[in-house]
Amino acid sequence: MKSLLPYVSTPEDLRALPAELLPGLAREIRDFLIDKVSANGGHLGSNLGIVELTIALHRVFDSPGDAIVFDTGHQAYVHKILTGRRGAFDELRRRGGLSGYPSRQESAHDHLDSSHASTALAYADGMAKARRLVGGDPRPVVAVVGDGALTGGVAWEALNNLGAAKHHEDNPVIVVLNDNGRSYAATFGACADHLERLRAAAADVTVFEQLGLRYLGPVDGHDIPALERALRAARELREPVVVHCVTVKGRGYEPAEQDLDEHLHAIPVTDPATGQPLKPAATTWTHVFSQHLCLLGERRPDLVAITAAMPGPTGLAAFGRRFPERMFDVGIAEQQAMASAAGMAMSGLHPVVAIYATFLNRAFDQVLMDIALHRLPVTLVLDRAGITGPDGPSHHGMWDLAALSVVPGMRVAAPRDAVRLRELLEEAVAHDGPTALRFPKAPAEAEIAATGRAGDVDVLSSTGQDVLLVAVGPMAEPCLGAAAMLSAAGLGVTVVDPRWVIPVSSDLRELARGSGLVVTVEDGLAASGAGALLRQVCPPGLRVLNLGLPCEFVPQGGRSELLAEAGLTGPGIAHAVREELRAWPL
Ligand SMILES: Cc1ncc(C[n+]2csc(CCOP(=O)(O)OP(=O)(O)O)c2C)c(N)n1
Ligand SMILES: CC(=O)[C@@H](O)[C@H](O)COP(=O)(O)O
Ligand SMILES: [Mg+2]
Repeated sequence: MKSLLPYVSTPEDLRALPAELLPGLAREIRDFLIDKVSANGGHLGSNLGIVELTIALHRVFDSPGDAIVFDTGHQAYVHKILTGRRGAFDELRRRGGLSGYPSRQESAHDHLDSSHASTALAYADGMAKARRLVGGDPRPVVAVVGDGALTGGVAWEALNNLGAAKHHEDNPVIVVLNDNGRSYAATFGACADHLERLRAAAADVTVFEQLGLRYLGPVDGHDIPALERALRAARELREPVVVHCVTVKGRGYEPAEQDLDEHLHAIPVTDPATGQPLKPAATTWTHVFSQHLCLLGERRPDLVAITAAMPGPTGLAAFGRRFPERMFDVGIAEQQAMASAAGMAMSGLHPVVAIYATFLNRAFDQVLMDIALHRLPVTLVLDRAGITGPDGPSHHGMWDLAALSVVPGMRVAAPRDAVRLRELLEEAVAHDGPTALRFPKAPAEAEIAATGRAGDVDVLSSTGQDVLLVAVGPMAEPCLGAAAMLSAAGLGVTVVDPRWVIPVSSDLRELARGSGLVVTVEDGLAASGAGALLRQVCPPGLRVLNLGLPCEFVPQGGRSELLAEAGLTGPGIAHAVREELRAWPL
């Protein structure tokens, strides 16, 4: 049988295909996905589950004029294949290569770049309102949202707007609900329970209809003719409608269908024949955290854990297996996670909320006004902090230090190695107030022992007081490398690790006072992170150089290559110090 995929590079090519060839095309797309995502790493389970639905979407709607907006965007690989980017998948998620999410820079068919879940319905609401205001025949706006993303608060804020009677007339928003019953794990919450009942038997009135939207479904999300019929009916309605499509995450690839934990949601470079990673998993910071939290859980019955639909990736799954009654999945709902943690802390518990650092952005107000305002004992564990890598600009966890630096009473720790992670986690959960720990997506560093202590600051090396290198967390290793280079050039350099980086300790201030040049190095914003705080509290006249990430959206790439581009390596730090001293000698 001749291959079809080479002849389908645009939605027009797809629409020209006879319907009887579509199942064969779907098979080829699945084979392509397994091949390319196994070779590069990326999101496999979600994309295998949305093959037929994406084919039907591009046959019924005329993208890009009819806007198809993907929520979260991790499930848009099929959309990219059908919109002319099949040839770019060999560079998937690499520096300068194909984004793992929709990208407006890549294609007019892509409408939003952010990978933060639950916002697509709001975008669709806004786009439809604008199209009506601009006048003419507003083209349909289709929001493709997963059952997991539908547990996010902003999705319900959007439904509240879409269903409002005021916006009913001629409102071409079509919500395509891709319901596979899973986020990473099975999707949690009342909405998920409602969808499960709808999947089992169409209810008389759905929650969507009670909110004023129309409802079509449930539709078999792998039956292309049935999907096309439902999507055409939705398009003709010209009023807000939910098309409830039932799919299987990982469909058509046994290792994904058999992975009952996560259906191979996100995979590293993998053997396509087995679905197993090609390289054995290294001991990561997440592993160290996960194990130590279980140990602490034995000692502290007041410790509880909260996840926003990511028990596996954040390391809380082990705690949940050990203490099932003390682990709470709240759905993709970081704001709920923080405010609920506040309620728990007010009631005698010490919650540990584990999320990716980038998703803290969404819950900043709850951290500030619900946890910190009440000075509550809640510990935030911010995984994937700093440069994450292939997930690109909306996934780098690079705003947390800047954000938390303005939260009164918040204490933030940045462990440099696994030993410090265990120590600092213990100190955090022992603290009667808000704390946070942050660590990167990386193998846990080999132990970096201190050579001495200055109060609560670890001294890692010292050849003199000309330059004080203040290393934030895993920047300790490159700072030690820079110190060796600078010392070899005759400079006296001391490297310290403050362990608790916010607020700035008096011991660190004392160390700074005695130095010719203070250099802070962080895997966070140079201008407004921990280093900026130190600059603020140091006596005027003291020279402070803050090294870190630029206040820019850092592209995708390998963590090491992006850190090198930011100068956050031994040679890079040494070069920056030499340049500073060349311009302004001590
Ligand atoms: C605000 C936010 N929190 C967490 C995540 C991490 N995340 C990415 S995909 C995903 C699960 C999405 O489930 P669903 O929407 O059902 O899509 P599926 O993968 O099942 O197709 C999560 C939790 C995110 N992208 N954004
Ligand atoms: C889409 C999303 O937000 C997650 O799936 C994320 O991509 C996972 O990142 P890790 O692969 O670092 O766990
Ligand atoms: Mg899902």
